[in-house]
Amino acid sequence: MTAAATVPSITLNNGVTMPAIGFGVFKIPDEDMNATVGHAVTAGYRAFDTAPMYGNEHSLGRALAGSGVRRDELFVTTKVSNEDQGYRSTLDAVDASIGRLGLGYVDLCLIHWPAPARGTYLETWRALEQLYAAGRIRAIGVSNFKPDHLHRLMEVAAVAPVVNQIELHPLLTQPAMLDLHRTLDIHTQAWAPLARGRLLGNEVLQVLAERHGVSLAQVVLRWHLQLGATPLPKSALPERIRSNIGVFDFQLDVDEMAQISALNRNERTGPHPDDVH
Ligand SMILES: NC(=O)C1=CN([C@@H]2O[C@H](COP(=O)(O)OP(=O)(O)OC[C@H]3O[C@@H](n4cnc5c(N)ncnc54)[C@H](OP(=O)(O)O)[C@@H]3O)[C@@H](O)[C@H]2O)C=CC1
Ligand SMILES: O=C(O)C(=O)[C@@H](O)[C@H](O)C(=O)CO
Repeated sequence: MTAAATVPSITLNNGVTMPAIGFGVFKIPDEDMNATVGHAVTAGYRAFDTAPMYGNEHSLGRALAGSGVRRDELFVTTKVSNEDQGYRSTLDAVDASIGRLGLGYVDLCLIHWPAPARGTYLETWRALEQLYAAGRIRAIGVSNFKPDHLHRLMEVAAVAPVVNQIELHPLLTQPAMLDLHRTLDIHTQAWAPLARGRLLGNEVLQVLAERHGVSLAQVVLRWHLQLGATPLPKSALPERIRSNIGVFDFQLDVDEMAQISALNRNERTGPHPDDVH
């Protein structure tokens, strides 16, 4: 059996450390969760990304509790759904998430979408700050925030977001967002890092994969790491779960990074943040 990958940690702006790659569980059904988490843990993943919207917080929590990995070695992220935004409703919703996960506390909790038409992300943030101060969440952040949402939040926030989890892959490279995150000391997490399969067969990536003796997906995930972003690949297949984390023993050079970034087409696989209510 292949040895588990050794995954470096990154330090968030509040001093909490987080593995440099995480495992996304969107669309992992409850009945498959134990086996999938088992494969992920064996491969070396310690960070897991879920949300109430995925309907699998309970099965993820149970699978992690039974995984044999100590709680303090795990890093579990969940989110506040759009319909739960608001001060009181966020307190209740996060309480419910912590209960479903059953792991005592959450490592990172994000506002899932800014949902600007609701006008409630600032009061939602105030509730997350309170849960953070109470020690129920080790770090708080946002997801799918555009620059104007981030600036508005930073104007009033007592606690700065540690991450902004955005769609990021070679078809959607978001250089301005990455620059802004660096300026604000907010770490970038990348959802749909593999563009949900749309990159398979890409010739530029295929040439790089062959040159380095790795898979196309590994080239893409390595590109994320070298950009300073934390990718959250999802796979239901043991072989892909294992290989997707094998990205810490090769290096892309400056020209190779540029070739990958040049694939940008500003193409989203998911909705634009302003369109999600
Ligand atoms: N904050 C947010 O708004 C969002 C957050 N997310 C998070 O990001 C995670 C990942 O995003 P997701 O949308 O799943 O997209 P991904 O880019 O991770 O793509 C997943 C798809 O790629 C396939 N795949 C995985 N590994 C490989 C490989 N090595 N070779 C070929 N195909 C592969 C998977 O198929 P198979 O399973 O068959 O291997 C699946 O179809 C989610 O699980 C979730 O945690 C996602 C969307 C929005
Ligand atoms: O997975 C998530 O966290 C999402 O919000 C996405 O599913 C998003 O709603 C989407 O891309 C739907 O196609």
